[in-house]
Order: sequence, then structure tokens, then C-alpha cells
Amino acid sequence: MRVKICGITQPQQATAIASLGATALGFICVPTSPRYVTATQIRAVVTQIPDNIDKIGVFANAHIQEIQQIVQDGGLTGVQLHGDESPEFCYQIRQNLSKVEILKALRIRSLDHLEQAAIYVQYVDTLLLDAYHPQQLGGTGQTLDWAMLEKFHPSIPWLLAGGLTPANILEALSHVKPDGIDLSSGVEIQPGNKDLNKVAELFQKLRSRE
Ligand SMILES: O=C(O)c1ccccc1NCC(=O)[C@H](O)[C@H](O)COP(=O)(O)O
Repeated sequence: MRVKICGITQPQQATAIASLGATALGFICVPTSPRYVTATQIRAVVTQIPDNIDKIGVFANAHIQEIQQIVQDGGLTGVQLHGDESPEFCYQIRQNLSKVEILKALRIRSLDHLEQAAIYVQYVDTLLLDAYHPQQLGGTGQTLDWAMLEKFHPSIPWLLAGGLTPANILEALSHVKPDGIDLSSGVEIQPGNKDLNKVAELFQKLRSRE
């Protein structure tokens, strides 16, 4: 299963988290976030981590040119669209960044919202389901209603996000079978400062299922 740890800001934490078992690291490219990092900061981390780790930039309602520039300057392998990007926008990004993984994050309020997923599957590589929060776009620590997702089986891979922690991950995975998981505030001391003990505990819990 893919494990993405999001909101990375520090090179040493990134290498430690990769060694613990993360398959993807996420970098917040949304200037209003307390986890925001510049392309230069991303590059400083990316050069320290192995090639087989996915490096995902998280954007919200950014312009295509800005995304392209940060992908290039930061050395990213994937783009996560976490705002209100339309299917058409996803299609354009897909055309412009052919070798880059495109993930569309959907902030799920209700079952109706979940139906949006079907529209996006033809334009992106991966879906990410996150919890809805009225004031914040992501990294909120709010959980989804996992039982509501039991019948969610899109035709492309998907990641479960939203308030996942070492304490609740096994319960979440008892309800849903995503292709991967995404965690941020649940493995943090404070925004952008990851708690390596919690990350280690997460991987212990995941191994206990094998
Ligand atoms: O994390 C942020 O600060 C953020 C800001 C703006 C847009 C997206 C953001 N995070 C996106 C993520 O992929 C988080 O990992 C995801 O929302 C889950 O966060 P959490 O509930 O804290 O595990």
C-alpha cells in the first residue's frame, strides 16, 4: 500500500520518514498554509531522498504555469490538486505535464459529493479523498465517515486522507480498502514539524496487518 506523508518541510525529517517506509512525500505549495514550502525548499529536500519515493506538490487553485514552474524547479514527480479545480483544468494539466502523476483531491461533505469522483477518473491518475472543513483546505485533522466509503471503488487508484493517525489507522482500514493512505497532522508535533515517533508507530501498526 502507498503511504504518503504530507506537509514535509525539513530535509532530515524527509530522509528519516522515507527510511521508515513512506512511499511518497507531500510538499504544500499553497502560500496560505502553515506548511508552505517554496520550490527552492522542495529541491533541498528532494535531492536528499531516494528516486523511488514519489515527490508530490500540493496545489490549490493555482495557475498551470505556476504549477509547471514549481514541478520543474522543485523536482516533483506528482501534482495534487487540492482546490476547486475542474475536470477541464485537470485535463489541461495532464496535457502539459505528461510524465507527472496527477492526483485530484476531493473534500467530501456527503455521498452526493462522492459522485464527483466518477467525473474526474478519466482526467487524472489517482484520486485522494479528504475531509471537508469550511475554513481550511487541508491538513485539518478532520476524519471522513469511513463507513460511507465502504462501497467506494473507483476505476483508478485512490488514497484515503483526513485525520488519519497511528491510533485510528487500523480502524479506518477495517472499513475501506484504499490503494494508499495520506497523513499530515496526525504525525506532527506542530504544522510542518513531523513527529518521527508517530511516523514509526504508524508503520508498526501497518506491519501488524501483514
Ligand atoms: O496541509 C495543508 O496545510 C494543506 C493546505 C492546503 C491544501 C492542502 C493541504 N494539505 C493536503 C494534504 O494532502 C493533507 O495531507 C490532507 O489534507 C490530510 O491532512 P490531515 O487531516 O492533517 O491528515
